[in-house]
Amino acid sequence: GTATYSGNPFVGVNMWANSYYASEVSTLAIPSMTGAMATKAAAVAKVPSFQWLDKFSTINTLMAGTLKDIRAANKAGANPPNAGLFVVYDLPDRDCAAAASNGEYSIANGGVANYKAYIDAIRAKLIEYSDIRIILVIEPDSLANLVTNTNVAKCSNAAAAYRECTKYALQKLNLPNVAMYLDAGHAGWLGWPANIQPAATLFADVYKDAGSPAAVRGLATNVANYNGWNLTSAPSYTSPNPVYDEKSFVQSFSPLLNAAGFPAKFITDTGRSGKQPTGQIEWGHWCNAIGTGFGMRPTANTGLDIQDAFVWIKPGGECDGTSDTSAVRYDYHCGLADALQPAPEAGQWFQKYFEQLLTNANPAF
Ligand SMILES: O=[N+]([O-])c1ccc(O[C@@H]2O[C@H](CO)[C@@H](O[C@@H]3O[C@H](CO)[C@@H](O[C@@H]4O[C@H](CO)[C@@H](O)[C@H](O)[C@H]4O)[C@H](O)[C@H]3O)[C@H](O)[C@H]2O)cc1
Ligand SMILES: [Mg+2]
Repeated sequence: GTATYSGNPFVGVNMWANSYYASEVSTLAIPSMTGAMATKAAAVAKVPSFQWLDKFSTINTLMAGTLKDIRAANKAGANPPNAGLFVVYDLPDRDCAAAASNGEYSIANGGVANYKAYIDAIRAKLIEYSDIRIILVIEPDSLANLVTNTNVAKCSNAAAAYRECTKYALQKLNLPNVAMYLDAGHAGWLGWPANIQPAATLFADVYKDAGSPAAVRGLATNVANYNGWNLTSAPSYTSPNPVYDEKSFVQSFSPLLNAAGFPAKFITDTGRSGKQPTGQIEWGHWCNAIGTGFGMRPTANTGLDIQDAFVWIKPGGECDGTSDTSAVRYDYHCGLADALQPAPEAGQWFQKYFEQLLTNANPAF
């Protein structure tokens, strides 16, 4: 059927705009908006974005619902057929260098076994819907933290579990209708000269250790971050990194990965990269950054052979983390001067942020 593919998995399909994000916009955003902004908001809901499987329970609700919708649309004659977009995001001791996005599983409390059950449940859905092409981003902020943050106890303690769980995911989700992209941070994280070779080595090791699975297409960059794709000048906060945008990141990264035995292609999150430079004071300020906007719309027409697509992975308007200093998951980055406040918990709807992205959208809505 349409679901099997060779080469770029984004060619020959339409990326699906899921109903969960559309309902956030229609029920949480638009009721408090008027006029042109309300009209523009409705248009945002039609832009395809990835759906985050951030808890086991989302597999039988969000994922199942979206795949049912896609099957119906495809059976009704959608041409090109629609493809599903999901983020696998439930590692035990998740987000080990931060606090805002900590998840439901902990290594100390059987988290590795729980994670394998989570992956098994996703595998079952991918097989049940083998008629649908499905693109997966694997575990944002996981391997990237193993490159730069093994000095953080929670990350060094989680390293073996992250690798075991990632290997399990790459092997179990290796199916003919599936394409996987491992999360690889961004230009301001792994793109630094000190980080990019260790990163290439780690990603290639993980890829080969899993048996170089056919469905592992490459890496996803800039997930939940704000970097431009191909900037004409370096934002001040990127200095002195010569790799100051995502195009230079992937072009620097690619030969290192190829040399290490991982012929990776790339997708890049452009969901919050439309306004450059951003309002960030420091490049590492990742939480609810001010001065950002919706960016380039999702497409497989990237103009670069190693770049499969521009995509919206972090759904714009969903919060990066709470600014409530008394909250269990409070991370100080969400309280900085360049973090929009007050902010709700990670994943919750953040209306003022959604309006910021809409106001600063480039291309404009
Ligand atoms: O002057 N120099 O020559 C020089 C050289 C090297 C320097 O060191 C580099 O500095 C970089 C910052 O510039 C650091 O990058 C930051 O690392 C953080 C994790 O530690 C990331 O945070 C994650 O962000 C995710 C969303 O992206 C969140 O979802 C997640 O919760 C959150 O944890 C930031 O994005 C990322 O920008 C590098 O590690 C560090 O090695 C610095 C200077
Ligand atoms: Mg996060």
